[in-house]
Amino acid sequence: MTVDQALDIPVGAQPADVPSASLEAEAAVLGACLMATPAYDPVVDAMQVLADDGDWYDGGHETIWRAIVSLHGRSKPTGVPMVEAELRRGGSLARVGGTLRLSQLAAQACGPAEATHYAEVVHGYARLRRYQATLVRGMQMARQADPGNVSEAMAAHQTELEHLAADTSGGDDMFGRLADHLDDHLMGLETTVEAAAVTGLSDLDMVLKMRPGNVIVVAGRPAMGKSAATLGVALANASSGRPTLVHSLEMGREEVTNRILSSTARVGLHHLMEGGPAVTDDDWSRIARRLPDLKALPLWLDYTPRVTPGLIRSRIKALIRQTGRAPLVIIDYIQLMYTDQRNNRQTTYERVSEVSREIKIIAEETGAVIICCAQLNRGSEHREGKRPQASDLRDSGQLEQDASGIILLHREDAYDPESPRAGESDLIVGKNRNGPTCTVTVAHQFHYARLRDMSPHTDPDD
Ligand SMILES: Nc1ncnc2c1ncn2[C@@H]1O[C@H](COP(=O)(O)OP(=O)(O)OP(=O)(O)O)[C@@H](O)[C@H]1O
Repeated sequence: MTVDQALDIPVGAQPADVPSASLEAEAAVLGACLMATPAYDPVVDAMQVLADDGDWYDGGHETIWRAIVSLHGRSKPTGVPMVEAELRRGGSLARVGGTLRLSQLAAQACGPAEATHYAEVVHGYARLRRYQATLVRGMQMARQADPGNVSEAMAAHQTELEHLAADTSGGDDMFGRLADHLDDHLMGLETTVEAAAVTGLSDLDMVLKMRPGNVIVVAGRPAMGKSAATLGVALANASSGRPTLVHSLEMGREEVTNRILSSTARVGLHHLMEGGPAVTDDDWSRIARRLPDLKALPLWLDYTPRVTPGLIRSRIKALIRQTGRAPLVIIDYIQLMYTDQRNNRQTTYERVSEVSREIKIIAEETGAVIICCAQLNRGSEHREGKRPQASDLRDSGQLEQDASGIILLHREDAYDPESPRAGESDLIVGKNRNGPTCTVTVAHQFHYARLRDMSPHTDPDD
Protein backbone atom coordinates (compact mmCIF):
# COMPACT_ATOMS: atom_id res chain seq x y z
CA MET A 1 0.00 0.00 0.00
CA THR A 2 1.39 3.44 -0.91
CA VAL A 3 1.14 6.28 1.53
CA ASP A 4 0.41 9.94 0.82
CA GLN A 5 3.64 11.55 2.04
CA ALA A 6 2.04 14.87 2.92
CA LEU A 7 -0.82 13.44 4.90
CA ASP A 8 0.23 9.99 5.94
CA ILE A 9 -3.01 8.41 4.76
CA PRO A 10 -3.16 5.12 2.90
CA VAL A 11 -3.75 5.95 -0.74
CA GLY A 12 -4.69 2.33 -1.33
CA ALA A 13 -7.83 2.97 0.72
CA GLN A 14 -9.23 5.09 -2.12
CA PRO A 15 -10.89 3.70 -5.24
CA ALA A 16 -8.22 3.25 -7.92
CA ASP A 17 -10.08 5.45 -10.41
CA VAL A 18 -9.97 8.55 -8.17
CA PRO A 19 -6.71 10.42 -8.77
CA SER A 20 -5.42 12.23 -5.69
CA ALA A 21 -2.66 14.22 -7.37
CA SER A 22 -1.50 15.55 -10.71
CA LEU A 23 2.25 15.08 -10.96
CA GLU A 24 2.08 16.75 -14.39
CA ALA A 25 0.65 19.94 -12.88
CA GLU A 26 3.28 19.88 -10.13
CA ALA A 27 6.02 19.55 -12.75
CA ALA A 28 4.49 22.32 -14.89
CA VAL A 29 4.56 24.81 -11.97
CA LEU A 30 8.05 23.91 -10.77
CA GLY A 31 9.33 23.95 -14.35
CA ALA A 32 7.94 27.46 -14.87
CA CYS A 33 9.65 28.64 -11.68
CA LEU A 34 12.93 27.08 -12.85
CA MET A 35 12.56 28.95 -16.16
CA ALA A 36 11.74 32.31 -14.54
CA THR A 37 13.13 35.38 -16.24
CA PRO A 38 13.54 38.96 -14.97
CA ALA A 39 10.63 39.91 -17.26
CA TYR A 40 8.20 37.31 -15.88
CA ASP A 41 8.31 35.81 -12.42
CA PRO A 42 5.85 32.90 -12.01
CA VAL A 43 7.07 32.28 -8.44
CA VAL A 44 4.94 35.15 -7.11
CA ASP A 45 1.84 33.82 -8.90
CA ALA A 46 2.43 30.29 -7.65
CA MET A 47 3.08 31.49 -4.10
CA GLN A 48 -0.30 33.25 -4.05
CA VAL A 49 -1.99 29.90 -4.54
CA LEU A 50 0.42 27.51 -2.83
CA ALA A 51 0.78 29.33 0.46
CA ASP A 52 0.32 26.15 2.51
CA ASP A 53 3.08 23.70 3.22
CA GLY A 54 2.18 20.19 2.18
CA ASP A 55 0.37 21.07 -1.05
CA TRP A 56 2.81 18.91 -3.02
CA TYR A 57 2.06 15.24 -3.44
CA ASP A 58 5.61 14.35 -4.45
CA GLY A 59 8.04 14.86 -1.55
CA GLY A 60 10.86 15.73 -3.96
CA HIS A 61 8.69 18.41 -5.53
CA GLU A 62 8.01 19.86 -2.10
CA THR A 63 11.76 20.08 -1.39
CA ILE A 64 12.44 21.78 -4.72
CA TRP A 65 9.59 24.23 -4.11
CA ARG A 66 11.01 25.16 -0.68
CA ALA A 67 14.41 25.84 -2.28
CA ILE A 68 12.73 28.06 -4.90
CA VAL A 69 10.77 29.99 -2.26
CA SER A 70 13.87 30.43 -0.12
CA LEU A 71 15.89 31.81 -3.05
CA HIS A 72 13.00 34.05 -4.07
CA GLY A 73 12.72 35.40 -0.53
CA ARG A 74 16.38 36.44 -0.73
CA SER A 75 15.74 38.12 -4.14
CA LYS A 76 17.90 35.51 -5.91
CA PRO A 77 17.10 34.08 -9.37
CA THR A 78 15.39 30.67 -9.38
CA GLY A 79 16.91 29.12 -12.50
CA VAL A 80 18.22 25.55 -12.54
CA PRO A 81 21.84 26.40 -11.51
CA MET A 82 20.76 28.44 -8.47
CA VAL A 83 18.20 25.87 -7.30
CA GLU A 84 20.75 23.10 -7.82
CA ALA A 85 23.29 24.97 -5.64
CA GLU A 86 20.64 25.66 -2.98
CA LEU A 87 19.65 21.98 -2.80
CA ARG A 88 23.28 20.87 -2.74
CA ARG A 89 23.92 23.25 0.16
CA GLY A 90 21.00 21.75 2.04
CA GLY A 91 22.20 18.19 1.28
CA SER A 92 19.01 17.24 -0.59
CA LEU A 93 20.04 17.39 -4.26
CA ALA A 94 20.52 13.62 -4.64
CA ARG A 95 17.24 12.89 -2.82
CA VAL A 96 15.19 14.92 -5.31
CA GLY A 97 16.81 13.19 -8.31
CA GLY A 98 19.85 15.39 -8.93
CA THR A 99 20.50 17.88 -11.69
CA LEU A 100 18.87 15.58 -14.21
CA ARG A 101 15.53 15.86 -12.40
CA LEU A 102 15.74 19.65 -12.35
CA SER A 103 16.40 19.71 -16.10
CA GLN A 104 13.45 17.36 -16.70
CA LEU A 105 11.18 19.65 -14.72
CA ALA A 106 12.40 22.69 -16.62
CA ALA A 107 11.51 20.87 -19.84
CA GLN A 108 7.95 20.30 -18.54
CA ALA A 109 7.42 24.00 -17.69
CA CYS A 110 4.02 25.47 -18.54
CA GLY A 111 3.80 28.80 -20.33
CA PRO A 112 4.30 31.95 -18.26
CA ALA A 113 0.59 32.78 -18.24
CA GLU A 114 -0.40 29.29 -17.07
CA ALA A 115 1.51 29.13 -13.77
CA THR A 116 -1.49 30.27 -11.71
CA HIS A 117 -3.77 27.74 -13.37
CA TYR A 118 -1.43 24.79 -12.71
CA ALA A 119 -0.74 25.99 -9.17
CA GLU A 120 -4.51 25.96 -8.61
CA VAL A 121 -4.66 22.38 -9.88
CA VAL A 122 -1.88 21.38 -7.43
CA HIS A 123 -3.65 23.18 -4.57
CA GLY A 124 -7.02 21.71 -5.55
CA TYR A 125 -5.63 18.16 -5.34
CA ALA A 126 -4.01 18.96 -1.99
CA ARG A 127 -7.38 20.11 -0.66
CA LEU A 128 -8.99 16.99 -2.05
CA ARG A 129 -6.45 14.81 -0.20
CA ARG A 130 -7.01 16.76 3.02
CA TYR A 131 -10.75 16.31 2.56
CA GLN A 132 -10.31 12.57 2.09
CA ALA A 133 -8.06 12.39 5.17
CA THR A 134 -10.62 14.34 7.22
CA LEU A 135 -13.35 11.91 6.19
CA VAL A 136 -11.14 8.97 7.16
CA ARG A 137 -10.51 10.61 10.56
CA GLY A 138 -14.24 11.37 10.84
CA MET A 139 -15.00 7.68 10.30
CA GLN A 140 -12.42 6.76 12.97
CA MET A 141 -13.98 9.28 15.37
CA ALA A 142 -17.44 7.90 14.61
CA ARG A 143 -16.24 4.38 15.40
CA GLN A 144 -14.73 5.45 18.71
CA ALA A 145 -17.44 7.97 19.67
CA ASP A 146 -19.20 7.76 22.99
CA PRO A 147 -22.84 6.82 22.17
CA GLY A 148 -23.92 9.12 24.99
CA ASN A 149 -22.37 12.09 23.26
CA VAL A 150 -22.56 11.68 19.52
CA SER A 151 -23.09 15.44 19.06
CA GLU A 152 -19.62 16.11 20.45
CA ALA A 153 -18.00 13.80 17.89
CA MET A 154 -20.07 15.37 15.11
CA ALA A 155 -19.10 18.89 16.21
CA ALA A 156 -15.39 17.98 16.25
CA HIS A 157 -15.66 16.51 12.74
CA GLN A 158 -17.68 19.48 11.52
CA THR A 159 -15.01 21.86 12.88
CA GLU A 160 -12.34 20.04 10.87
CA LEU A 161 -14.47 20.21 7.72
CA GLU A 162 -15.18 23.89 8.20
CA HIS A 163 -11.48 24.71 8.71
CA LEU A 164 -10.86 22.89 5.46
CA ALA A 165 -13.70 24.65 3.64
CA ALA A 166 -12.47 28.07 4.79
CA ASP A 167 -9.54 27.95 2.36
CA THR A 168 -7.90 31.36 2.47
CA SER A 169 -5.12 30.84 -0.07
CA GLY A 170 -5.46 31.91 -3.65
CA GLY A 171 -7.17 34.77 -5.40
CA ASP A 172 -9.78 35.84 -2.84
CA ASP A 173 -10.01 39.41 -1.67
CA MET A 174 -7.88 38.99 1.43
CA PHE A 175 -4.95 40.49 -0.43
CA GLY A 176 -4.84 43.51 -2.69
CA ARG A 177 -3.80 47.12 -3.21
CA LEU A 178 -5.36 49.84 -1.10
CA ALA A 179 -6.70 51.45 -4.28
CA ASP A 180 -8.69 48.31 -5.19
CA HIS A 181 -11.13 48.78 -2.29
CA LEU A 182 -10.96 52.48 -1.57
CA ASP A 183 -13.99 53.58 -3.65
CA ASP A 184 -16.23 50.87 -2.16
CA HIS A 185 -15.04 51.80 1.29
CA LEU A 186 -15.86 55.50 0.79
CA MET A 187 -19.33 54.60 -0.47
CA GLY A 188 -19.82 52.44 2.62
CA LEU A 189 -18.97 55.40 4.85
CA GLU A 190 -22.13 57.16 3.69
CA THR A 191 -24.25 54.63 5.56
CA THR A 192 -24.49 54.70 9.34
CA VAL A 193 -22.91 51.56 10.77
CA GLU A 194 -25.50 49.68 12.78
CA ALA A 195 -24.16 48.02 15.93
CA ALA A 196 -23.98 44.25 15.50
CA ALA A 197 -25.34 43.80 19.04
CA VAL A 198 -26.71 45.96 21.85
CA THR A 199 -26.49 45.65 25.62
CA GLY A 200 -29.72 47.53 26.46
CA LEU A 201 -27.75 49.72 28.91
CA SER A 202 -27.81 53.08 27.15
CA ASP A 203 -24.52 54.56 28.44
CA LEU A 204 -22.70 51.33 27.70
CA ASP A 205 -24.17 51.13 24.18
CA MET A 206 -22.86 54.67 23.57
CA VAL A 207 -19.24 53.66 24.22
CA LEU A 208 -19.16 49.99 23.28
CA LYS A 209 -19.99 49.75 19.59
CA MET A 210 -20.04 46.03 18.92
CA ARG A 211 -19.00 45.09 15.39
CA PRO A 212 -19.34 41.73 13.62
CA GLY A 213 -16.49 39.46 14.70
CA ASN A 214 -15.89 41.20 18.05
CA VAL A 215 -15.18 39.20 21.20
CA ILE A 216 -16.16 40.95 24.44
CA VAL A 217 -15.14 39.65 27.85
CA VAL A 218 -17.38 40.41 30.84
CA ALA A 219 -15.31 39.63 33.91
CA GLY A 220 -15.72 39.87 37.65
CA ARG A 221 -15.15 38.18 40.96
CA PRO A 222 -17.83 35.62 41.94
CA ALA A 223 -21.34 37.04 42.61
CA MET A 224 -20.51 40.43 41.04
CA GLY A 225 -23.39 39.98 38.59
CA LYS A 226 -21.85 38.55 35.42
CA SER A 227 -24.76 36.20 34.75
CA ALA A 228 -27.32 38.90 35.54
CA ALA A 229 -25.51 41.37 33.28
CA THR A 230 -25.09 39.06 30.31
CA LEU A 231 -28.57 37.53 30.49
CA GLY A 232 -29.85 41.13 30.45
CA VAL A 233 -27.75 41.81 27.35
CA ALA A 234 -29.19 38.67 25.72
CA LEU A 235 -32.76 39.84 26.41
CA ALA A 236 -32.11 43.41 25.21
CA ASN A 237 -30.37 42.20 22.07
CA ALA A 238 -33.10 39.66 21.25
CA SER A 239 -35.77 42.32 21.95
CA SER A 240 -34.13 44.46 19.25
CA GLY A 241 -34.83 41.62 16.79
CA ARG A 242 -31.24 40.38 16.59
CA PRO A 243 -30.78 36.58 16.93
CA THR A 244 -29.17 35.73 20.25
CA LEU A 245 -27.74 32.52 21.66
CA VAL A 246 -26.86 31.86 25.29
CA HIS A 247 -24.61 28.99 26.32
CA SER A 248 -25.25 28.59 30.01
CA LEU A 249 -22.61 26.28 31.41
CA GLU A 250 -23.24 27.16 35.03
CA MET A 251 -27.01 27.44 35.37
CA GLY A 252 -29.58 24.91 34.22
CA ARG A 253 -32.77 25.50 32.22
CA GLU A 254 -34.97 26.15 35.31
CA GLU A 255 -32.72 28.79 36.79
CA VAL A 256 -32.14 30.60 33.51
CA THR A 257 -35.86 30.59 32.68
CA ASN A 258 -36.72 31.90 36.15
CA ARG A 259 -34.14 34.66 35.80
CA ILE A 260 -35.58 35.64 32.41
CA LEU A 261 -39.13 35.72 33.80
CA SER A 262 -38.04 37.61 36.90
CA SER A 263 -36.14 40.25 35.01
CA THR A 264 -38.69 40.88 32.24
CA ALA A 265 -41.88 40.65 34.36
CA ARG A 266 -40.38 42.18 37.53
CA VAL A 267 -41.31 39.21 39.67
CA GLY A 268 -39.08 38.47 42.69
CA LEU A 269 -36.56 35.80 41.69
CA HIS A 270 -36.93 34.10 45.09
CA HIS A 271 -40.72 33.68 44.42
CA LEU A 272 -40.00 31.84 41.20
CA MET A 273 -37.17 29.75 42.65
CA GLU A 274 -39.49 28.64 45.45
CA GLY A 275 -42.56 28.11 43.23
CA GLY A 276 -46.07 27.10 44.48
CA PRO A 277 -47.84 29.64 46.69
CA ALA A 278 -44.71 31.84 46.73
CA VAL A 279 -45.74 32.93 43.22
CA THR A 280 -48.53 35.43 43.90
CA ASP A 281 -51.55 36.33 41.75
CA ASP A 282 -49.84 39.60 40.94
CA ASP A 283 -46.72 37.68 39.82
CA TRP A 284 -48.84 35.47 37.53
CA SER A 285 -50.54 38.43 35.90
CA ARG A 286 -47.21 40.23 35.39
CA ILE A 287 -45.79 37.10 33.74
CA ALA A 288 -48.93 36.72 31.57
CA ARG A 289 -48.53 40.29 30.30
CA ARG A 290 -44.93 39.63 29.20
CA LEU A 291 -45.49 36.15 27.79
CA PRO A 292 -46.38 37.03 24.16
CA ASP A 293 -43.24 39.19 23.83
CA LEU A 294 -41.07 36.54 25.44
CA LYS A 295 -42.40 33.83 23.13
CA ALA A 296 -41.61 35.99 20.09
CA LEU A 297 -37.97 36.63 21.05
CA PRO A 298 -35.28 35.31 18.66
CA LEU A 299 -33.49 33.87 21.70
CA TRP A 300 -31.92 30.41 21.80
CA LEU A 301 -30.57 28.75 24.95
CA ASP A 302 -28.07 25.92 25.06
CA TYR A 303 -27.48 23.94 28.24
CA THR A 304 -25.11 21.35 26.77
CA PRO A 305 -22.72 20.65 29.65
CA ARG A 306 -19.60 20.05 27.57
CA VAL A 307 -19.26 23.13 25.38
CA THR A 308 -16.38 23.28 22.92
CA PRO A 309 -15.50 25.82 20.22
CA GLY A 310 -16.66 23.26 17.64
CA LEU A 311 -20.12 23.12 19.20
CA ILE A 312 -20.35 26.92 19.28
CA ARG A 313 -19.30 27.15 15.64
CA SER A 314 -21.95 24.64 14.56
CA ARG A 315 -24.67 26.38 16.60
CA ILE A 316 -23.75 29.74 15.02
CA LYS A 317 -23.81 28.25 11.52
CA ALA A 318 -27.21 26.67 12.21
CA LEU A 319 -28.63 30.02 13.40
CA ILE A 320 -27.20 31.84 10.38
CA ARG A 321 -28.94 29.29 8.15
CA GLN A 322 -32.19 29.69 10.10
CA THR A 323 -32.27 33.48 10.55
CA GLY A 324 -29.97 34.80 7.83
CA ARG A 325 -27.99 36.77 10.44
CA ALA A 326 -24.96 36.12 12.58
CA PRO A 327 -26.14 35.92 16.19
CA LEU A 328 -24.87 37.47 19.37
CA VAL A 329 -23.46 34.58 21.40
CA ILE A 330 -23.07 34.64 25.17
CA ILE A 331 -20.90 32.09 26.96
CA ASP A 332 -21.36 31.91 30.73
CA TYR A 333 -18.49 31.27 31.46
CA ILE A 334 -15.39 30.61 29.37
CA GLN A 335 -13.28 28.87 32.00
CA LEU A 336 -15.87 26.05 31.98
CA MET A 337 -15.36 25.35 28.27
CA TYR A 338 -13.40 22.44 26.84
CA THR A 339 -11.22 22.21 23.75
CA ASP A 340 -12.38 20.08 20.81
CA GLN A 341 -9.51 17.62 21.09
CA ARG A 342 -9.62 15.89 24.47
CA ASN A 343 -6.19 16.48 26.00
CA ASN A 344 -5.89 15.49 29.62
CA ARG A 345 -2.32 16.68 29.82
CA GLN A 346 -3.27 20.29 28.97
CA THR A 347 -3.00 22.76 31.87
CA THR A 348 -5.95 25.06 32.60
CA TYR A 349 -3.89 27.95 31.26
CA GLU A 350 -3.29 26.14 27.96
CA ARG A 351 -6.92 25.06 27.69
CA VAL A 352 -8.36 28.54 28.27
CA SER A 353 -5.78 30.08 25.92
CA GLU A 354 -6.68 27.62 23.16
CA VAL A 355 -10.41 28.14 23.68
CA SER A 356 -9.89 31.92 23.61
CA ARG A 357 -7.99 31.78 20.31
CA GLU A 358 -10.63 29.50 18.77
CA ILE A 359 -13.47 31.78 19.91
CA LYS A 360 -11.78 34.74 18.26
CA ILE A 361 -11.37 32.80 15.00
CA ILE A 362 -15.03 31.68 15.10
CA ALA A 363 -16.23 35.26 15.65
CA GLU A 364 -14.13 36.53 12.74
CA GLU A 365 -15.14 33.65 10.44
CA THR A 366 -18.86 33.90 11.10
CA GLY A 367 -19.32 37.62 11.86
CA ALA A 368 -20.94 36.76 15.20
CA VAL A 369 -20.32 38.91 18.27
CA ILE A 370 -19.27 36.65 21.14
CA ILE A 371 -19.55 37.80 24.75
CA CYS A 372 -17.66 35.61 27.21
CA CYS A 373 -18.13 35.79 30.95
CA ALA A 374 -14.87 35.18 32.78
CA GLN A 375 -13.80 34.80 36.37
CA LEU A 376 -11.13 37.11 37.79
CA ASN A 377 -8.38 36.02 40.17
CA ARG A 378 -8.08 37.52 43.66
CA GLY A 379 -5.70 40.27 42.48
CA SER A 380 -8.26 43.04 43.00
CA GLU A 381 -9.01 42.02 46.58
CA HIS A 382 -5.53 43.00 47.73
CA ARG A 383 -5.82 46.37 45.98
CA GLU A 384 -6.97 49.65 47.53
CA GLY A 385 -10.67 50.07 46.58
CA LYS A 386 -10.71 46.47 45.28
CA ARG A 387 -11.36 47.65 41.74
CA PRO A 388 -10.57 44.94 39.18
CA GLN A 389 -8.22 45.29 36.22
CA ALA A 390 -8.01 43.38 32.93
CA SER A 391 -4.76 41.82 34.13
CA ASP A 392 -6.77 40.01 36.88
CA LEU A 393 -8.28 37.68 34.26
CA ARG A 394 -7.82 34.26 35.73
CA ASP A 395 -6.16 31.45 33.80
CA SER A 396 -5.18 33.27 30.63
CA GLY A 397 -3.54 36.45 29.43
CA GLN A 398 -4.65 35.27 26.00
CA LEU A 399 -8.23 36.30 26.83
CA GLU A 400 -7.08 39.85 27.48
CA GLN A 401 -5.22 39.87 24.19
CA ASP A 402 -7.97 38.33 22.03
CA ALA A 403 -10.86 40.46 23.32
CA SER A 404 -11.91 43.60 21.43
CA GLY A 405 -13.56 44.81 24.62
CA ILE A 406 -13.26 43.96 28.31
CA ILE A 407 -15.90 44.98 30.86
CA LEU A 408 -14.97 44.50 34.50
CA LEU A 409 -17.82 44.33 36.99
CA HIS A 410 -17.38 45.94 40.36
CA ARG A 411 -19.73 46.99 43.14
CA GLU A 412 -18.74 48.49 46.44
CA ASP A 413 -21.63 46.87 48.32
CA ALA A 414 -20.13 43.44 47.64
CA TYR A 415 -17.42 44.38 50.15
CA ASP A 416 -19.29 46.94 52.28
CA PRO A 417 -23.11 46.54 52.45
CA GLU A 418 -23.31 49.96 54.18
CA SER A 419 -21.51 51.72 51.31
CA PRO A 420 -23.16 54.98 50.18
CA ARG A 421 -23.04 53.46 46.70
CA ALA A 422 -25.08 50.39 47.68
CA GLY A 423 -27.25 49.33 44.75
CA GLU A 424 -24.80 50.62 42.14
CA SER A 425 -22.64 48.51 39.84
CA ASP A 426 -19.65 49.87 37.97
CA LEU A 427 -19.05 48.52 34.49
CA ILE A 428 -15.40 49.35 33.98
CA VAL A 429 -14.68 49.33 30.24
CA GLY A 430 -11.02 48.34 30.65
CA LYS A 431 -10.36 47.67 26.97
CA ASN A 432 -12.29 48.99 23.99
CA ARG A 433 -10.97 48.58 20.48
CA ASN A 434 -13.87 50.56 18.96
CA GLY A 435 -14.12 53.43 21.45
CA PRO A 436 -12.97 54.98 24.71
CA THR A 437 -12.27 53.25 28.00
CA CYS A 438 -14.38 54.57 30.86
CA THR A 439 -16.64 53.50 33.71
CA VAL A 440 -20.42 53.23 33.26
CA THR A 441 -22.49 53.11 36.42
CA VAL A 442 -25.77 51.22 36.47
CA ALA A 443 -28.26 50.12 39.13
CA HIS A 444 -28.35 46.49 40.13
CA GLN A 445 -31.63 44.83 40.99
CA PHE A 446 -30.48 41.30 41.73
CA HIS A 447 -33.85 40.37 43.26
CA TYR A 448 -35.03 40.72 39.63
CA ALA A 449 -31.75 39.26 38.32
CA ARG A 450 -30.92 42.35 36.32
CA LEU A 451 -28.96 45.57 35.83
CA ARG A 452 -30.71 48.77 34.79
CA ASP A 453 -29.80 52.26 33.58
CA MET A 454 -29.54 54.79 36.40
CA SER A 455 -31.92 57.11 34.52
CA PRO A 456 -35.66 56.53 35.18
CA HIS A 457 -37.55 54.21 32.82
CA THR A 458 -40.64 55.30 30.96
CA ASP A 459 -42.41 51.92 30.90
CA PRO A 460 -44.62 51.82 34.07
CA ASP A 461 -44.50 48.03 34.04
CA ASP A 462 -40.74 48.06 34.11
N1 LIG B 1 -33.15 35.71 44.54
C1 LIG B 1 -32.20 36.61 44.72
N2 LIG B 1 -32.45 37.77 45.34
C2 LIG B 1 -31.51 38.69 45.48
N3 LIG B 1 -30.24 38.54 45.03
C3 LIG B 1 -29.91 37.42 44.42
C4 LIG B 1 -30.88 36.39 44.23
N4 LIG B 1 -30.26 35.38 43.57
C5 LIG B 1 -28.97 35.77 43.37
N5 LIG B 1 -28.76 36.98 43.88
C6 LIG B 1 -27.51 37.75 43.87
O1 LIG B 1 -27.27 38.27 42.60
C7 LIG B 1 -25.88 38.58 42.50
C8 LIG B 1 -25.41 38.35 41.11
O2 LIG B 1 -25.50 36.99 40.77
P1 LIG B 1 -24.91 36.45 39.40
O3 LIG B 1 -25.16 34.98 39.38
O4 LIG B 1 -25.41 37.26 38.27
O5 LIG B 1 -23.35 36.75 39.60
P2 LIG B 1 -22.11 36.10 38.88
O6 LIG B 1 -21.05 37.16 38.84
O7 LIG B 1 -22.51 35.49 37.61
O8 LIG B 1 -21.71 35.00 39.96
P3 LIG B 1 -20.83 33.67 39.77
O9 LIG B 1 -19.48 34.09 39.34
O10 LIG B 1 -20.83 33.11 41.17
O11 LIG B 1 -21.56 32.83 38.80
C9 LIG B 1 -25.18 37.75 43.57
O12 LIG B 1 -24.65 38.62 44.53
C10 LIG B 1 -26.29 36.90 44.16
O13 LIG B 1 -26.10 36.75 45.53
